[in-house]
Formats: sequence, C-alpha cells, structure tokens
Amino acid sequence: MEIQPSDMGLVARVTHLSKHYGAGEHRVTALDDVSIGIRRGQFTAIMGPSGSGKSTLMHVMAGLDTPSEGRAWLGDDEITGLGDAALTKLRRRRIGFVFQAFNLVPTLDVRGNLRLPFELDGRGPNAQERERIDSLVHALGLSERTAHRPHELSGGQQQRVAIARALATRPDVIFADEPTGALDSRTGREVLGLLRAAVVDAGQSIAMVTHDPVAASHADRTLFLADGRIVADHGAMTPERISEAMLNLEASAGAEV
Ligand SMILES: Nc1ncnc2c1ncn2[C@@H]1O[C@H](COP(=O)(O)OP(=O)(O)OP(=O)(O)O)[C@@H](O)[C@H]1O
Repeated sequence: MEIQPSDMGLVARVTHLSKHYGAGEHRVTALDDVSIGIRRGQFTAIMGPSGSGKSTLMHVMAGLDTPSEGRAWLGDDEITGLGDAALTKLRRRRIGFVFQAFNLVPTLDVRGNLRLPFELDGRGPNAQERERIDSLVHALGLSERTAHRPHELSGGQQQRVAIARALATRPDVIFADEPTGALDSRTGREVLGLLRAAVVDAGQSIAMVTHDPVAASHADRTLFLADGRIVADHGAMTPERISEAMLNLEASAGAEV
C-alpha cells in the first residue's frame, strides 16, 4: 500500500526509503525501499535480527540521518532535504529521544538535563511542566539523584534520566532505541508502563526498537524488519508469538512471521 504525504493519523512516515553505506563491493544496503508510517496515539515496536536496519530506520524517521533514496515526513512536514537549523528546531519541538548515542550532558546534573529541552527552546519549564518533571523523577526512582551528574549514576539510572527527559516536554512522538536494555526487569516494566501511559493518557506516539519480546508485547503494533525490508506488520502480540516470529526470521531471511 502506497502511503501518501497527505495521509492523516501518521506522526512520522517514510516512502520508498533506501539507505546505503559505502560504495562498490563494500556497499551495504541498510534499508531497501521501505514505506511505513508510525500511527498517532499508538505504541509501535520495531523488531528484527541484528543488522536488519531498525536503528537506521528510526534515525532517518527522526531526522538524525538522511536517506539515500526516498522521502520522510514528521506529521505533515517533509524533512527530506531540510537544513540543519530547521531540522534541529523540528526535532526539539516535536520529538523525544531515548537513544544510547543521544546521551545526557555530562556537565549538567539530573535536574539540569531534565530542564535542557525547555531551555534549548528559549524558556524554562512552567509550573505544570515542573510538576510533570517532578512526577517523572519520582516514578523513575530518581528523587535522591537530582543533584548528581551523569558520571555519578549507574547505566540504568542514566537511561531513566534520558527517558524522563524524552517524556518531559510531551513531544508528539518518542523514538526509543532499546529503552529497557540497561535496566533490571522491574525498572524495565516501570519504564514500559510510563511509555504506555504517555500513549494512553496523553495521546503521544512511540516508536521503540527492541530485541526483547516482553518489551515489544507492551506495544499496540509490532513491525518486523529483515534485510532492510518490512516483512511483517502485526497488532499487539504476546511475548510467545513475538519470540516465535523472531526465531522464524533468524532461521530464514524473509520467512512468514
Ligand atoms: N555508519 C555505517 N556505516 C556502514 N554501515 C553501517 C553504518 N550504520 C549501519 N550500517 C550497516 O547497516 C545495516 C543496518 O544497521 P542497523 O544499525 O540499522 O541495524 P539494527 O537492526 O539496528 O541492528 P542491531 O539490532 O544489531 O542494533 C548493518 O548491516 C550495519 O552494519
């Protein structure tokens, strides 16, 4: 099905997206003619074997990487070909990131990191937003850590600060790459619960790359990638069904899942 730029209800979308790295015999195709949209108000999980193109797809959708071919939109705004300044502004206003490579500012303490998205936008958080930051800090078990800098926190605590920061501004869409990867299972469940609440209570949209079938089972929709292509697009799935689908995919590229 062709996705048209005018489609409503999609918070991010790409059409005929390909991404190649390198040239000649070293050329790698990370994405191969992908057309897909992330639906507004849904929690979408993106799964697939290692190297199948999951992170590349999220980076292009979030305007952090440019496609070799194809087009990308955030809401109704086409981002393909936008300059750095315009992209930065769109990202700051509309997107929350939970990416390993998009980490915390080392010189700022936890509170400073949480205020940063507001300050980069030229203002401090208002009373309601400060309240929201406080409730996120509490829910994520960071209340005792607000004056600590990132190097004084464990990997899991840093990950939770990044999650609080992504949720703080209530962005249209949150892109998360393995948000529960560095967390114990209890904290992981809390984080997934917060992401779920962002969707259900605040109508935000989430796209999450994960290898964890339990994490993906919190999603409304699960996309499977293999060899740079979307090979399946399912509704909510149980962890068992997801594990089975992953095993099939890993056993034979492009298998029915
Ligand atoms: N900067 C780069 N230069 C060259 N090749 C790259 C680059 N980034 C990614 N690739 C290649 O593109 C393909 C897709 O990578 P990508 O990181 O999107 O996969 P992934 O599904 O997120 O993998 P993983 O689950 O292991 O994180 C891989 O073959 C990878 O080696």
